Amino acid sequence: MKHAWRRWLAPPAVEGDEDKRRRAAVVNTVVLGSIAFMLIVLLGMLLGGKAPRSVLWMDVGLLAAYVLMHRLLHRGHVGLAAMGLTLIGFTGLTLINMRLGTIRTPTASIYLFIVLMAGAVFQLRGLLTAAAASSLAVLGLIQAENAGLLPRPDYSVGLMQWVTYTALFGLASFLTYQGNQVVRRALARAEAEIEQRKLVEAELSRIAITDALTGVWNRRHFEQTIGAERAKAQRHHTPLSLLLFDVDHFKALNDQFGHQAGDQVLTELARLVGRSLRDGDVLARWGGEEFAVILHHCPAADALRLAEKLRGLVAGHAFDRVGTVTASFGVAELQPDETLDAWFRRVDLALYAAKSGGRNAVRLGA
Ligand SMILES: Nc1nc2c(ncn2[C@@H]2O[C@H](COP(=O)(O)OP(=O)(O)OP(=O)(O)O)[C@@H](O)[C@H]2O)c(=O)[nH]1
Repeated sequence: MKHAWRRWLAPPAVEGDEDKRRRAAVVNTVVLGSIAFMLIVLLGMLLGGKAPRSVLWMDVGLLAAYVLMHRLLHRGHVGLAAMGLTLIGFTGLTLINMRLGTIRTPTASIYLFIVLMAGAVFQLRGLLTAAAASSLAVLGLIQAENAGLLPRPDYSVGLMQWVTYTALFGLASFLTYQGNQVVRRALARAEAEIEQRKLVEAELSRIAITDALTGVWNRRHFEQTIGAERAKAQRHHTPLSLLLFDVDHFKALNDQFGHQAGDQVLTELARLVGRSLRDGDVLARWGGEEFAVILHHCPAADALRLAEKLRGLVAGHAFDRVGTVTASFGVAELQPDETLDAWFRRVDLALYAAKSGGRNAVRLGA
């Protein structure tokens, strides 16, 4: 029973079409509001309203028409129900006003609710049409009253006026609240979507500059970074060193243990070295089994010491499946006014010297 009521009150389920779903929710609010409104007005009349009996029957007719619109809506005819609601509201209200004989009663102000309702369902065109139609209806009623075409009006006031005004205020507030909620929900959805996209973009950017195998920076990121680091160091006269290292006899290791074991060595090596660096240092995979490190605020003597420490660390580590692995290191501190190419060449030559000197060694670029 509780379930049936909840289904009756809830907007109809609309698959897929987001705009139709939103319109169905608004029309549902309006149809429920109109039914509630008619019930309140009828209750007010029964409690001692002064409206003519024919107005009471018109109200009952309107209530039945709104219930019919509710059925139409819940059968999926959203547009038809919306149009029906507006026309019934407008025609019914005009007939009631004609029967009351004047527009000088709170009933005339219900046109305002029709305008709000049409605006919520049909947007700007609905607002303009309903406003123009209501204005013309009021003008017509004034002319008709002045020409004596309407029945003699009854100007006495009572509880009925209070009920009508209160119902009107309540419904107008609810419609405004619902409109705000729709906008707020749409904004929240848009914000969540933007956040999600930002996360995806950040992740894509991270992937684009990360080496997929080892998780350290890739060559692209390294090349983007080193130019700026060099410029900064030369401007502020701070020492900056570059370190290149390369696994010894990696081809033989691959041949003996397989490519996968080789991959694992590279991953383990990157982790081992990464743990020994300072926060600002940039460790990147230069290519194949060769890695590069930018060492901030690091003169040649410190870079040499660090390279020696790393060499010992690698040589002393038992790599999974393959055991001992060694690496050779080349180091050079950036000279004042030195170009990137010249600096790199010195580090490369130092690494070459370490290799040709027997490997598992560190050499400083001259
Ligand atoms: N497993 C694995 N092997 C790679 C990867 N990239 C490059 N290699 C291999 O690394 C080997 C490098 O061989 P070389 O340049 O001859 O160097 P090396 O055998 O280490 O000899 P030295 O550097 O002179 O000590 C090649 O066989 C490449 O196929 C990788 O991502 N994974």
